[in-house]
Amino acid sequence: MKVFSAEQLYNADKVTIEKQGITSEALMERAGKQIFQWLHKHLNGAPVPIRIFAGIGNNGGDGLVIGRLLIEHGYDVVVYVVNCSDKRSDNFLLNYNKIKNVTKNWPILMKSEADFPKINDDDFIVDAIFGIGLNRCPGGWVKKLILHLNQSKAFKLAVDIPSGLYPNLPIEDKNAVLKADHTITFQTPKLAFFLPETAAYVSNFDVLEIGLDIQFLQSVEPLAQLIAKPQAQLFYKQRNKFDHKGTFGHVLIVAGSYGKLGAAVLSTKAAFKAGAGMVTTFIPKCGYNILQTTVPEAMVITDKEEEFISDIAFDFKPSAIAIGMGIGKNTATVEALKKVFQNKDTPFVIDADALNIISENKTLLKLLPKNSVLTPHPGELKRLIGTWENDYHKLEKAKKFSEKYKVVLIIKGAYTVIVYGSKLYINTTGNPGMGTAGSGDALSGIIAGLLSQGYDALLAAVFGVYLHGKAGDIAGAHLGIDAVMAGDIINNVSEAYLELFKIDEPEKSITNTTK
Ligand SMILES: NC(=O)C1=CN([C@@H]2O[C@H](COP(=O)(O)OP(=O)(O)OC[C@H]3O[C@@H](n4cnc5c(N)ncnc54)[C@H](O)[C@@H]3O)[C@@H](O)[C@H]2O)[C@@H](O)CC1
Ligand SMILES: Nc1ncnc2c1ncn2[C@@H]1O[C@H](COP(=O)(O)OP(=O)(O)O)[C@@H](O)[C@H]1O
Ligand SMILES: [K+]
Repeated sequence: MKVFSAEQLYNADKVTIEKQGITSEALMERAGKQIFQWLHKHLNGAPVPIRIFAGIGNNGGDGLVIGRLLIEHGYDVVVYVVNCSDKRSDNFLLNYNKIKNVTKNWPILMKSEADFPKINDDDFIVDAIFGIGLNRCPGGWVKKLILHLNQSKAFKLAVDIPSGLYPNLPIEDKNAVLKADHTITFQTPKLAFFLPETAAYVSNFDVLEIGLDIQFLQSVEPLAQLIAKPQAQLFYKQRNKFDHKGTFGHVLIVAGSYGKLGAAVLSTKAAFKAGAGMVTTFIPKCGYNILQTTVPEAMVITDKEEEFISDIAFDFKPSAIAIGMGIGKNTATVEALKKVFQNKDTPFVIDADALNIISENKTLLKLLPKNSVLTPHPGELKRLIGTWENDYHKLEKAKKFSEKYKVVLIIKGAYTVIVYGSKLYINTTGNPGMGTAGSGDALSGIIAGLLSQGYDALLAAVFGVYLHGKAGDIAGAHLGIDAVMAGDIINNVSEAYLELFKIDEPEKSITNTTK
């Protein structure tokens, strides 16, 4: 699934109307009907008081369609028109007239704070005030209305997007955005749904296909590509009968320092679980017994130093190198890093302290082998690319960084974003149980394991992040997300692979949940 901008969706709207020979009113009816069906399926005729807040544009028009259909099916509905302007859209007006045919209780026109209704905790709110046409920050009594709704405990369902949230621009005033309990969005999710500063307003979301022209949508460059099971299935490289460990490559993991050998153990295991043929782990001397005991499958090379890495010497040609997990920032380690980057044609995963060393010694940036995969969490990213004003600014800076140094940048988080030049890929697997020590080390190992098998840098990054998140989801489902440890994520990489080709239960709902 792809993520489009508001402008692209408006264009898709136009093309669809032309190509399908339908009116924009019919498209709105289609959209409103889908939401009605969703609601009807979930409410199942329950006598819950439904309050629909409809703006004066097409999002409000959707609200009116939903209201009409609910009334026709016997639901207890009150529709409020948030009358913030006289410039009502044509389709709003058409549906405003239509709803009057199905009820004597005409929509209540709201013009000021004095018109705010009391909201009870067991009310069901449908937010259709503003959609993707928001063109300025809500102010005055409309902002107060959003606050009023936010203060209530009633369940809030947003139509297309929570009112006050821009689909692909930063929030201007946090108090002027509706905090939805659920969002039902049309055709494709919006970029704001995935970014840390805005995702909380959306909560969970479902995507309803409203039949916008697929050919048109395929012809435009999306803002981002979502990565879920259908994409991951295409990434997978089948093994051949006569393949052998040499085919799957030999990973070099450079990790660990005194007190942080666990990082080396975890990333080594993860590289194997992802499918590396062989793994050699380079560690300071103090870790020798630890590594040989905990991961007997791995070969081990030790540094001449006891407690940190000072000179990364090895006598084979690795098919991938993952470096940085728990290595610390000793000055000797900085020199070792400079030297190892001379292996220009080896694919690299660069993580943790290796990233911090680069941030503190920016001259190392020029030494970065092309197509390296960098895996910063937000703190490491800030040190690497500098601070940002908002999430969109962060993405622009990340794109520039990726373009300038020709690297794949993985911005880890609830929705991990993979940045490759101007392209963004958003992962949809993973859960808060993965916020646990060593989870990042597991990811680096997995990506190195994929690189060593010949996946290119972008594919290894995107597929690795997907598998890591999926393994975390499977671990969370078995153990409860609170109890997940990094080792559990690694142990479930096998299940994540198996799940790739399991046939899902037939889709019972009309919804298309991406997460
Ligand atoms: N292709 C699509 O995506 C479809 C979109 N539809 C609906 O249409 C919506 C977009 O409709 P519109 O373009 O009419 O826009 P909206 O309904 O989102 O709202 C825009 C209206 O509110 C005004 N406005 C914007 N910001 C304001 C503010 N801060 N304070 C006061 N007034 C403000 C605008 O001037 C305009 O009149 C979508 O979100 C969706 O709900 C559906 O009906 C069908 C198909
Ligand atoms: N709430 C969350 N939802 C999904 N994934 C998460 C969440 N929190 C953390 N993760 C994932 O867990 C990993 C944490 O990595 P990192 O912060 O480097 O951990 P560590 O340094 O302890 O190994 C990342 O891949 C991140 O995307
Ligand atoms: K809305």
